Amino acid sequence: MPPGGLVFVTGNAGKLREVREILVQGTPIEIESCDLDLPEIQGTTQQVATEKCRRAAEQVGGPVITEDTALCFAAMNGLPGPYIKIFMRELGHEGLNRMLDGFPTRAAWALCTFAYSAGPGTEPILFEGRTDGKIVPARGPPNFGWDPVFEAEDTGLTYAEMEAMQKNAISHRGRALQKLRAYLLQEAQGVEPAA
Ligand SMILES: O=c1nc[nH]c2c1ncn2[C@H]1C[C@H](O)[C@@H](COP(=O)(O)OP(=O)(O)OP(=O)(O)O)O1
Ligand SMILES: [Mg+2]
Repeated sequence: MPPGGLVFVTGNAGKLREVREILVQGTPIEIESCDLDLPEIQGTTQQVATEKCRRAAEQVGGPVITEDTALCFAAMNGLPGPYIKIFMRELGHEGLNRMLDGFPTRAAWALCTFAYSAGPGTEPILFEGRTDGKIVPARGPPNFGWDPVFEAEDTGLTYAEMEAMQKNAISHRGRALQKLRAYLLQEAQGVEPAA
């Protein structure tokens, strides 16, 4: 791990909590968090993630991770995708459901993209995780974003109805973090990482 520690740049408390639960617990990995208002471009999830991480590394002046979450509707060719934040804010849980009325499928997938940059000028490396499911009327406590309206495949439960450990074990973020964690642990041991 580079000296000075790794900074997770996010303004989202829910993401930070899950990153601490999954990435940090039981490992020598240490992270600090920092809330910077980073511009998010339009494009593929990979372009959005890469650009955000690049700007974060420049602003922080050291190693950073950033994370982007997309919620993709099969009926809409993957949209809202990386633009889910504004849809969630403007339409809420009910509106996200209504968006799919009249479409043949309510299938959706949650996609998480972590980006790691070793510092300014270093090309970010991406770690992706995906969980399939469907959009349903809200069930469970409304503590984190669209958790109540996303029912994960084969569970019969929305993310909001799950215990933290259950969500982390199957979530888009949990899956992406397993990859990031393996990479950072290898790097900490000085082994040439397989990206
Ligand atoms: O596991 C999740 N369960 C439910 N909702 C979630 C989850 N993860 C992100 N979300 C929400 C937050 C935001 O409305 C949008 C992603 O937007 P996104 O730009 O990636 O997040 P953000 O702006 O809140 O934080 P950041 O400062 O890290 O960019 O989906
Ligand atoms: Mg954001």
